[in-house]
Amino acid sequence: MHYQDYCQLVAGWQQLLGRFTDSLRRQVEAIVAANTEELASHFYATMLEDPHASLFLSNEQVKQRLHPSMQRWLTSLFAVGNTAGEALESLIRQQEQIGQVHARVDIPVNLVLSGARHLKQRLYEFFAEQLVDPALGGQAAIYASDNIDMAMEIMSHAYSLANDRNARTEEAYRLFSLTQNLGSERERQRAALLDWENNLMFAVAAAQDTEALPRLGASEFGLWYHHKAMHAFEGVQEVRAISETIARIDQSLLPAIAGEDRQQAMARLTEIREGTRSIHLLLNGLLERAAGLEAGRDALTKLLNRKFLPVVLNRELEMSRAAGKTFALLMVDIDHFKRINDTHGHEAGDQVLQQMAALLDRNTRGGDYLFRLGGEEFLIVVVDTDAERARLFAERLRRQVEAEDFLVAADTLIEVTVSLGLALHHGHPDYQRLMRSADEALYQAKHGGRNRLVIATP
Ligand SMILES: Nc1nc2c(ncn2[C@@H]2O[C@H](COP(=O)(O)OP(=O)(O)OP(=O)(O)O)[C@@H](O)[C@H]2O)c(=O)[nH]1
Repeated sequence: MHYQDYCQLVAGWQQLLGRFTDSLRRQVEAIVAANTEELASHFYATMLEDPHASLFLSNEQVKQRLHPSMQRWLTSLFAVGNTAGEALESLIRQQEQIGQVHARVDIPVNLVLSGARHLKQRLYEFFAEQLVDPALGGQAAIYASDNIDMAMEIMSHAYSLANDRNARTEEAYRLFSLTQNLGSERERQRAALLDWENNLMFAVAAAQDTEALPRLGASEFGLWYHHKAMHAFEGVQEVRAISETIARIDQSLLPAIAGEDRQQAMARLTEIREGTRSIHLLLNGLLERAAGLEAGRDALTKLLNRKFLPVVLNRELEMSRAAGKTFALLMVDIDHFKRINDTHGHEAGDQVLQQMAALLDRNTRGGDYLFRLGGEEFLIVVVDTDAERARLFAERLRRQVEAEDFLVAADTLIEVTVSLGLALHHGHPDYQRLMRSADEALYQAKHGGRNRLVIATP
């Protein structure tokens, strides 16, 4: 969602650029191009003086990456060629992405704005020294300032949207779990659905006309669903399916009943019954997931689920910044899990997942975090470690799994192996980078033949 659509933003930016002559913009472009390196260095040096900002920047990886990306950002922002709609649209997307990264890394907005202010100051100095026509200095400064402000505006909006989204999801879940007892809610809503169905049957039997037939959306269940569940589970797949089924029942199936002969009406009623059955199943799944989410745990393995991953990783990043200790991410993925499901059945697969979770739990220390990322993939946050200790731990884990017999039926034991990807935190403040490294290492372990550990290169 964008606060203005791309067309409006592009038009706004074009209008801004249109206030300045091509000749002025070319001169600014040339000055920026000739000084990107120096601008990036100036930005970095000034920000490092701020103790708060240096928390995010005093890291070799950031330093190495920030310079080239800052230079690219400046170049594209002042490229005279970037005036056409398409080019500006991609410039807008670039600013949005930067805003999202800032939100993820949790850089305070005031630091970003302060960086922009320092950049502007340095640019004004360059204009004073290097403009072919020094009389254009004022115009050049306004242009550079407005242009950077436009980028900041888009960035800040993306930033606040990303932050809002996280807060809203958490808030919605909290609200939901505060007002509902999930176990009893399931029974209550199941009864409410049945109630509506009974009322409908009665109304049809009494040959009431279409208008008098009770609508599912307006029933006790419908009200609960629209006012609470939909809000709490916004964006979840089941919610879309339930909403579609309610709409189909109320808008197509019910109106069709009255006009039809008895046989056709029965067919519609059967469809409605199937609809309510599927709503019931979807709801069960949803509430089960909610029960897990509420506690931040995966229902099957009782390990942590993804919900708290950003919170945990950001906290570990902060602790490692403060204490100078490091941590590692270890991704663990069961090999050929589909084959286990296919050969022994889905329930056996579930049992393997549970046994694997227990094995991982036994082999990790109290401070480590264990997540089930989904399917047959697990993540261990190995705290307070170093490259060698993390490698030894991961290798030992691989061997433990290899040595363990997994029970898939009363009399059936099978062998299971895992592939592992290990990435050691090297101080970069964006946890997604570390996740990607571990994921790539895991991918290599799979493609290198499975049942092996690959360590990501820093
Ligand atoms: N029993 C069970 N199976 C699941 C669960 N979640 C995902 N799966 C299944 O896990 C299987 C994963 O298969 P793939 O992603 O192809 O991976 P794989 O067979 O382990 O192969 P590699 O990872 O390449 O070694 C799929 O068949 C999923 O249906 C679950 O909770 N329980």
